[in-house]
Amino acid sequence: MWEIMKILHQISIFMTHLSNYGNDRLGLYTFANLANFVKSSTNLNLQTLPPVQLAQKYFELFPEQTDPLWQNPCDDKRHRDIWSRDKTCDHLPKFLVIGPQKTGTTALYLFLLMHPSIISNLPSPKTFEEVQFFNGNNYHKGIDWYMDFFPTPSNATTDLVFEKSANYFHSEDAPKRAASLIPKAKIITILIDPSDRAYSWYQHQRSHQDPAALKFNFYEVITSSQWASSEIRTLQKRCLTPGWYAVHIERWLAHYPASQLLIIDGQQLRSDPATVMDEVQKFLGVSPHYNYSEALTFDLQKGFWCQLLEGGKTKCLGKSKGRKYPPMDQESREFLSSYYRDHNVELSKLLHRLGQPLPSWLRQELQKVSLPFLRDCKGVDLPMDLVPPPLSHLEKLPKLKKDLRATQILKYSVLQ
Ligand SMILES: Nc1ncnc2c1ncn2[C@@H]1O[C@H](COP(=O)(O)OS(=O)(=O)O)[C@@H](OP(=O)(O)O)[C@H]1O
Repeated sequence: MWEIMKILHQISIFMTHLSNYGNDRLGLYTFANLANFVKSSTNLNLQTLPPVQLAQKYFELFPEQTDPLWQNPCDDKRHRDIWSRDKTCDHLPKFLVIGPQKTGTTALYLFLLMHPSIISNLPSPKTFEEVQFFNGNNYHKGIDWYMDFFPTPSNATTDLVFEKSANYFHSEDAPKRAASLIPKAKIITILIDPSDRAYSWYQHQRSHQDPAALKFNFYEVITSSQWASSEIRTLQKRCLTPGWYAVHIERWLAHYPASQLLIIDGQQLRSDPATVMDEVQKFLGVSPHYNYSEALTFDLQKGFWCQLLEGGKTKCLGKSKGRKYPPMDQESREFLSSYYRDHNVELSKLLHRLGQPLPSWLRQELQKVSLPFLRDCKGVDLPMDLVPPPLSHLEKLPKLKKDLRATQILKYSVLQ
């Protein structure tokens, strides 16, 4: 029951909950008594509307509140105590694999599932193994919707529930939303050369019959101008922007401490997954220690590391992971090296600040920085929002809070 009361041209809105998590009726009781008091002791005219109209009125007055930010109901002991008995705090993930897409996130997902104490979400009918809660409209379905994806762990203290949604990485909203709901969660990201990631995404879209990917070659897509059709520009954006690694990681670091973030070298995950999985286990603090050297085997036919099953059989990822396609053409490779140059420099500084080693692909890219023959991406008439900001400008940015700086970088590239 919601009521609107006008006092001296101001609108006061009293909201009561028909029931809350604990079926606590104190709100209703207080509200009914307050309304009785106002009716009997003043000349004020109390008005009400049916709930949906009242909600519309409310959001007209407070449009900023149409975008909620869910907090963890388990954080406050008073709330936990009144929570109904069929709700549990164990249905929230302890860690997230955030992507970006095409870096090996499904391989990591499969390997994690092999661990006896690691449990993933239940599959989504629409997005399969990914829940995709924090990045898009699913977020508005609320935390009960999200928590229903997680099974109750058999041992809540030692088992680790997780989810991987590879498009959280470059989402503007996901870091803020995730940190509000699961601030103690650990975050895992995987990085490969952003040029290879872009090409893999293009090939992914081709095999999903994206008309732009079928009609235009990779170079045409990544170098399209602002006058290109919207379908080609959408594809171009999905190829290019997730690879602005430093910008996206800074956004996560504005909401999570660096100690909760693990950055995996995707090339190493592909070539030496057992070593990476040891690092992941250490980071997660999971027990028992699982021996991935014995549990994984290189499958010659697939050309990738796979799970070793009993009897020597292997369980590999399906055809959509590790696709066969021709290597990237030299022209595109050079364009992308130039395009990502400043972002890669920023990434190397970021990794240095975090005390993390540089992956080999990044070292190679940094060596190219001064090469005169690199095709200069700035000569290409890219759409405004895809022009990478020059490094000199990043240096001049005021020392803002980390998240603001990241936003500033994005804004700059939009304005340029
Ligand atoms: N073990 C193993 N098996 C299969 N594939 C592997 C493996 N390790 C890494 N990779 C690389 O993972 C790439 C797909 O990445 P994602 O799983 O993140 O893609 S997706 O965003 O979920 O669609 C996929 O990209 P493509 O080669 O372009 O298909 C692989 O190169």
